[in-house]
Amino acid sequence: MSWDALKDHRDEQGGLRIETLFDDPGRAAAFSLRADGLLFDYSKTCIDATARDLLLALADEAGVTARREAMFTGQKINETEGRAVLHTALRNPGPDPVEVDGQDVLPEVHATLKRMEDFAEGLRSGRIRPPGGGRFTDVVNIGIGGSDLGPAMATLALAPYHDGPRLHYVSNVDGAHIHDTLDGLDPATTLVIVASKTFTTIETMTNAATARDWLAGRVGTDNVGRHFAALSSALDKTAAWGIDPSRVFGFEDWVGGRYSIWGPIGLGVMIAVGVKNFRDFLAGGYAMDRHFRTAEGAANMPLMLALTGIWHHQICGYPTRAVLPYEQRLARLPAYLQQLEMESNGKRVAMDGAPLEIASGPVVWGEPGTNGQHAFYQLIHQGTMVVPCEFMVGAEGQEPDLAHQHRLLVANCLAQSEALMKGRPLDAAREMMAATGLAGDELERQARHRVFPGNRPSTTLVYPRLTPFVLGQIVALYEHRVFVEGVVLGINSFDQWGVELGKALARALEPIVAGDEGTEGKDGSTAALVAFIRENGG
Ligand SMILES: O=P(O)(O)OC[C@H]1O[C@H](O)[C@H](O)[C@@H](O)[C@@H]1O
Repeated sequence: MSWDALKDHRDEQGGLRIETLFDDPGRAAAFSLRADGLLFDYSKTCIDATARDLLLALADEAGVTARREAMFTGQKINETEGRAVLHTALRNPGPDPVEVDGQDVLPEVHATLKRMEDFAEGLRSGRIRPPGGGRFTDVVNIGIGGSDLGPAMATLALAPYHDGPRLHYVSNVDGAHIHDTLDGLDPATTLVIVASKTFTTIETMTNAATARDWLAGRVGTDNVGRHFAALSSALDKTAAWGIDPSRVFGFEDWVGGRYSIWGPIGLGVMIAVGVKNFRDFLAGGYAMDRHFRTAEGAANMPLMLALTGIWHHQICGYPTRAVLPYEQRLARLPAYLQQLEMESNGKRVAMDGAPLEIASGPVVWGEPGTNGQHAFYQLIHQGTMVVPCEFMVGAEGQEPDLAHQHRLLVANCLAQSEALMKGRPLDAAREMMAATGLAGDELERQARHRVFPGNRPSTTLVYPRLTPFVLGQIVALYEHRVFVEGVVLGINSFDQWGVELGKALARALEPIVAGDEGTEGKDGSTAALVAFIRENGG
């Protein structure tokens, strides 16, 4: 019912200009909220008091509160795979138990965390040495999707906290990726982490085999094992691959790949930044969990971030949203959020299998500011498509001696949301052109190119400084946002059947590309592409 009411309300808003909402001097305070040092401002959107009430009613109707408790308490809300969804347990310090099938999962989570810490500290201190002596100077994490994007994103984000071995991430099955990564590394001082929840992902297992050959050729087959560790929930497979169980860090099937950074999959981050900083990251996630679980209605940040997204995509019909961190070290955050949001909420049927009656999740994309400003912002300001923008920026930078650059960064971030909202009307563009001496038709023509329609919505998330704690808050904020959106849409955010078909076809195509099998039964396009590739070197 609220869907219809929301759409009706949007229609009634007609040409409402966001700017006019600020006639109310209380607008900014009333349409923003804080949580543990974060500020989320959604006042530069068309969400007014009625829209917000209706959005909150929609969340109520969808049963977000009950579903949230079901998630936190280990019920099997991943209904197509019969699994609990408990990545929150990975950052839960206890002591209250979290049960799956009547068993408290926290003791095992904490024991694994302790083993990770011993291993990470051993590497960092030099206690765990390469078999040939010296220290491990470089760590290569081989994984893809959830076993890559999270730790790669966080390792970059926390660069100022690095004081451990250098971290490298290899994901693509394109041999160029592992080639270029290993090039220049010394096998004698390199540790390889094979990160794969299933330990069957073809890209990861192929790259892991390449790394094993690379190591064996230099350090000898007998020593290779001491250059490997594994992160997986398939302990039988890590053993079969020959990784010593003492170097395997396991997790349960209730941790989804794209939600797995908080546990063993985060080992690379822990090795880079140390145990205390990794614990701070977990604490940030846990702080957001407590906030999400207890804050009511419009005071709940993940809920309001989700409802803002629903307003823009499902109600206003804007097809994409841009995530624009004004923080160079969050350069991988948009890619991380693409998996988190699009793999979770890119679904065409509801939980019961019936086709969705409303649009599923939007396309998510982005780049750090200010780089994006000099590239795709043109379209955001003057294209025919409205792109809601999610800005984020730290009040403080990490380089005290470059504070003037940080001020410029902040000014740019704020200028963009202001420009998107206010735009430049035709009159102002005409004045500008008249001041250059133009007149008549040419003035008019030139002025029209300089009009910014404005009224383009954006939100801004401000955090104090990008510490490990704050990064944990931000990641958990987005996880819960995706969760709320999924509940409101009535879908399962925790499976990903959509990636299976391409994988199966790739397996079948590999011998065809190799020339071991013919293209009979393939469509004409695929057969012609194979033929061209084979003629040209395949
Ligand atoms: O960790 P793995 O089992 O190797 O999976 C790696 C990734 O591949 C899959 O195809 C899924 O789409 C992702 O959700 C997953 O994170």
